Amino acid sequence: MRHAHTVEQVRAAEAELAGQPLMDRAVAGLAATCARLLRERRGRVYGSRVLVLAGSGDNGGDALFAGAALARRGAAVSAVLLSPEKAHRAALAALRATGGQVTTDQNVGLADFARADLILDGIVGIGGRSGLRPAAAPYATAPRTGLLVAVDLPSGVDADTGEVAGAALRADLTVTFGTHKPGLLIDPGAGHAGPVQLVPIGLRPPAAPVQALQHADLAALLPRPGAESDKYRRGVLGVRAGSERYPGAAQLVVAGALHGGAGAVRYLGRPGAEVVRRHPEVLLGDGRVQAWVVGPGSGEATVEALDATLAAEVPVLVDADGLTELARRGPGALAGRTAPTLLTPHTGEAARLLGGAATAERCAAARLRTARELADRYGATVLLKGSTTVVARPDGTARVNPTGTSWLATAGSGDVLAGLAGALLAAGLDPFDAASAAAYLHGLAGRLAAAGGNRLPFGSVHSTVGDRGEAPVTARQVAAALPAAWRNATAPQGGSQQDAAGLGD
Ligand SMILES: NC(=O)C1=CN([C@@H]2O[C@H](COP(=O)(O)OP(=O)(O)OC[C@H]3O[C@@H](n4cnc5c(N)ncnc54)[C@H](O)[C@@H]3O)[C@@H](O)[C@H]2O)[C@@H](O)CC1
Ligand SMILES: Nc1ncnc2c1ncn2[C@@H]1O[C@H](COP(=O)(O)OP(=O)(O)O)[C@@H](O)[C@H]1O
Ligand SMILES: [K+]
Repeated sequence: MRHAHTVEQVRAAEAELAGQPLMDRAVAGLAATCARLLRERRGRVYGSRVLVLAGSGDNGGDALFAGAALARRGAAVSAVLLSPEKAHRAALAALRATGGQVTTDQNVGLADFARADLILDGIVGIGGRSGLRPAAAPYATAPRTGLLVAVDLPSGVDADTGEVAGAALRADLTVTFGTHKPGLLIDPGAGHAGPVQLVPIGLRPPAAPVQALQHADLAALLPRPGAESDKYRRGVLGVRAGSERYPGAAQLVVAGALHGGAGAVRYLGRPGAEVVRRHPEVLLGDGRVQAWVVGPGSGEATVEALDATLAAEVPVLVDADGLTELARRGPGALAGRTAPTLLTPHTGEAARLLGGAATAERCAAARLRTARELADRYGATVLLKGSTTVVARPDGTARVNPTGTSWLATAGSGDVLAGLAGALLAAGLDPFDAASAAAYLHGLAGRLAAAGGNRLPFGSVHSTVGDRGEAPVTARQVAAALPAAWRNATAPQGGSQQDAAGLGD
């Protein structure tokens, strides 16, 4: 499990320990990574051009000390100070002692920025407040040819949420200290961070409010049939999805559920005959179920379907049309529920559920806040879909999904996710585990389907379109890739597969 802690928690954990040794460890890890990058890029550290962007706090101090370490290895290091009167004194002295050049002229800084082999972003770290200040903003868009390494986190990204107010630096790699920060794992911040390397510095923070599953966590969560299992014990999922207008949604939910390990799927909806023609495993008509999925493509049947499922004393996943109807009814509609509810909105549906001034864009810009607010208001677990899928519980604890790919932004892939998460609910996983495991498996399936026979592309936690060797996928292909994703995550060699997927630490 990756653990991400808030600034407040990091500060409290830091206060228990002596300051300078922490900084020394952080700097040593940072300088070692920079040296490795320079060797990979230029063959050697000696003679490489390094630029340090130094703000006024310890984040600038880390960057300046690391610059000094690289200068001692022969790099030509210069630093530009963004708050000259407040720069970290000891670190500045250390850099000067190595012969490093220091400037306060932003024009010189921008010229160095353009030609440096490596840039260290030490403008602000966890002390950053409300976006970049004007002096720093040009570095967010200035042209460069070298690599940019963010120190602790990219300046301009909110450490606790991943929100970006205005401009933020965009890193090729982030070296973070002591623990992950939520903002490194959640878009838009995650997109600015690139791959994240964690340097342990001995912090002992409390339980993390934000986590990200890794392969081993998924393998531990996924249900496996035991010797005594039968289809009922494995879990029967009831599906009220699809309509005459949207028969495809029913097929895709069912496909997700069958590949998601449901013991059986019971379908209640108009296009039953068509569903059985494509999926002969499906049972039709009323009967016992251990969980429900309601809403995908349910069209004109939505009101009745929602009434029937919300009254059930088993977990219910509400998606798509079901969410639009729920938004109309408001949080009170879930007040009488005796079993858990899982809501799976995309940002447009989230905005509808929140009402007021909420828009899809605002929800996308503030994913963690949106998921938490919805979970709190509706008293339900919420899986907010999109570029970073966030799962939040009413108590505010959250999991963010590291496996997604934007190839999943294709019609019907959310239906597959609903079926998959529903199957895991029916198997007895609590909604938080079911939702986060489903998002992980679904994202992995999307990546495997996009990669075809190719190895998963090595790269950032968030695979981006444009990775070599990928092709567009359809929702059906995502469903068909679920067994491969399941095997990939649970195979004994899962660790190396995980590395191949760029999902390691
Ligand atoms: N907390 C810890 O456990 C450790 C922290 N370390 C480093 O220390 C950093 C935190 O240092 P600080 O607390 O000094 O804080 P920062 O260096 O992150 O930023 C605080 C300074 O930046 C200024 N500032 C705030 N918002 C700004 C903005 N939007 N634009 C420009 N300037 C802004 C503030 O006026 C203040 O002077 C971490 O990110 C990390 O790099 C490491 O050395 C290792 C240990
Ligand atoms: N930019 C993106 N990056 C990663 N995943 C995405 C992106 N956009 C959408 N997705 C994923 O694709 C799926 C789309 O679901 P949804 O919006 O419900 O579509 P549909 O209703 O057509 O099935 C979700 O799992 C979502 O997280
Ligand atoms: K930084």
